Amino acid sequence: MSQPLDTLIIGAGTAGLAALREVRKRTDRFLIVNEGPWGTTCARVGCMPSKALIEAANAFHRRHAFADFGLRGADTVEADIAAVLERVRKLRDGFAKGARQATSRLGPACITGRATVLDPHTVDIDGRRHSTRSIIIATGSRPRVPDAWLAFGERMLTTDTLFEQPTLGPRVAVIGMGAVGVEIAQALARLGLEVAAFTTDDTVAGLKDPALNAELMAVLKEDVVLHTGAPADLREVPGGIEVRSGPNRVVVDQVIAAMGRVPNIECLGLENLGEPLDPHGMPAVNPQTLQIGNLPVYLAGDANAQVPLLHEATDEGHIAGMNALAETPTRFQRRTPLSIVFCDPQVAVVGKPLAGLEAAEVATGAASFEDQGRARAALRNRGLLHVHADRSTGRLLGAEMCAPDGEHLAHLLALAVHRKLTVHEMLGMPFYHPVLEEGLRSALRDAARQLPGSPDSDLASCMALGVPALE
Ligand SMILES: Cc1cc2nc3c(=O)[nH]c(=O)nc-3n(C[C@H](O)[C@H](O)[C@H](O)COP(=O)(O)OP(=O)(O)OC[C@H]3O[C@@H](n4cnc5c(N)ncnc54)[C@H](O)[C@@H]3O)c2cc1C
Ligand SMILES: NC(=O)c1ccc[n+]([C@@H]2O[C@H](COP(=O)([O-])OP(=O)(O)OC[C@H]3O[C@@H](n4cnc5c(N)ncnc54)[C@H](O)[C@@H]3O)[C@@H](O)[C@H]2O)c1
Repeated sequence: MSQPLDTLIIGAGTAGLAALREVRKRTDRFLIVNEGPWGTTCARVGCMPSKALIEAANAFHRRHAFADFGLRGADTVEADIAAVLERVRKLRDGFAKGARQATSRLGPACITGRATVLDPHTVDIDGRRHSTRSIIIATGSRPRVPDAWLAFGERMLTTDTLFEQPTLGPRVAVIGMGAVGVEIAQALARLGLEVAAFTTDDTVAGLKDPALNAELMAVLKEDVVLHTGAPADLREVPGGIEVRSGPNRVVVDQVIAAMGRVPNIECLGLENLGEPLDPHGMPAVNPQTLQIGNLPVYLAGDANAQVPLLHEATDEGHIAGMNALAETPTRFQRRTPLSIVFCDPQVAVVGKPLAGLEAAEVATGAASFEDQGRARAALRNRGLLHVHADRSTGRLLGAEMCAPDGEHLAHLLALAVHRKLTVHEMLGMPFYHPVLEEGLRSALRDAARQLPGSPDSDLASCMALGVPALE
C-alpha cells in the first residue's frame, strides 16, 4: 500500500466542503469522496429551493392584502405552479453549480463512490482500500419515509423529489409539521393548492412555548387544513391516496413526507471503529472537537444528528478539518443556539428557550405584534415575542418568537445573548421609529419591569463630560 493520506473526507455536502477548505490549507495528501449527487443538500434540495418556493408563495399571498391597501386587481393574479417550480429549479441549479465548483479542480483527489470505514485508518471506496491518518465523516441525512409508503411510487414525495415535479396537486397532504412540513405546507397552500397537514403531536415548527404555538397554529389554519394529535397512515383508494389520522380522512393526489431526517450512518462501517454505538448505531461524538472517542475519526454535520442546521454543519466541518490534521484536537466553543423556520410569521428560537430554563429564575417579557405600528402599516400585524432574562442579573438568556421578519430580530437577540448583555443594556441602544424592532423594545421593557432595581428610564445616566460648553 502506498504512503497513507493525511485525511479522507467522506461526503461533499456543506460539512464536508467546509472540512475540505481547512484540509487544503494544511496538506495535499487528502481524498474527498461523495456518493450520489454533488452540489450539497442545502443547494440542491434543502435550504435554497425551499426558500425560493416560499418567496413565490408569499409574493402571491400578498394579493389578499391588496383590497385593504386600496389596490385593485387582486382577482386577476394567478399562480402558474409549473412556472414557479421552473424558477425554483433554475435558481437551484445556479446554487448547486456554485457548490460544485469547490471540488471541480481537485482531479483524482475527488472521487464519486461509496465509502465504508474498515478501521480508524482504512477506508474502502467501491472495493479499493485507502490508508489514512484520519477520517472525516460528513455523510448528512435523508428524509424519513416508512418503507410501506414507498409503494405509492411517484405520488410519495419528499423534499428530495418535490422540486423536480413538473407541477403539483391539486390535493396535497403534508405529513409532519416540523420545520420542513410547516414551511412547505404553508408555501404550497399559499400558491393555491389544497393542503391537508398532519402531525402526531400538538406542536408546529417545534414550538414548545404554548402561546407562540397557538399563535402559529391559528395563522397556519388560515391556509392549511391542520390535523394534530395522531399519526397519519396512508392507503390507496379510488381517486387517490387516503390519509387517515385519528378520526380524520382526506383523499389527496400526492403526499409529502416531512417526518424528520435520518442520519446517513448505517452501512458506513462505524461498528468497525471499536467504539460503543447507541441503539441507532450512533457513536458518542464530542460536540467541541467532533471526535469519536479518542480516535482520529471525526463526525460532522447532519450525520451526527446533534444540531442539523446549515451554519452548524459549516462550523462542524471547519472544526473537523482543523482537528483531523492537528497533533491534538482543539475544543471549540460552539455558537449561541439560533434556529429559524421560514413560515409567515417566522419562527425563531435564540439561546435557551423557556422549556430549557428554571422558570422561577427567569423573567419573561412579552410583546404582541397585533398592535405594533410598523407591522400594522404593512398589514403584517400577527405574532408574539418572548424574551427570557435571568431574574437576579437581568442577563438575557434566550428568546422565542413567531413574528414578522423574525429572522432579523433573532440575529439581534443572538448577538445580545452571545455578548451576555442585560435587558437594561439592550434597552440602552437606539430604537429607530417606526420599525419592527420597537416590538422587541416592548418585550424588553416588559421583562425590565419584572427585574429588581429597574431604573425609571431606558436612558443611561451620563458621567459629566468635563466640557463646560456641553454640560
Ligand atoms: C428542505 C430542507 C430545508 C432546509 N432549510 C434549512 C434552512 O433554511 N436553514 C438551515 O440552517 N438548515 C436548513 N436545512 C438543513 C440543512 O440543509 C442541513 O443541515 C445541511 O445541508 C447539512 O449538511 P451536511 O454537510 O451535514 O449534509 P449534506 O449536504 O447532505 O452532505 C452529505 C453528503 O454525503 C454524501 N454521502 C452520504 N453517504 C455517503 C457515503 N457512504 N459515502 C460517500 N458519500 C456519502 C451525500 O450524498 C451528500 O452529498 C434544510 C434541510 C432541508 C431538507
Ligand atoms: N428553516 C430551517 O432551518 C429548516 C428548514 C427545514 C429543515 N430543517 C432541518 O431539517 C430537519 C428535519 O426537519 P423535519 O421538519 O423533517 O423534521 P422534524 O423532526 O422537525 O419534524 C418532524 C415532524 O413529523 C411528525 N411526524 C412524524 N411521524 C408522523 C406521522 N406518522 N404522522 C404525522 N406526523 C408525523 C412529528 O411529530 C414532527 O412534528 C430539522 O431538524 C432541521 O434541522 C431546517
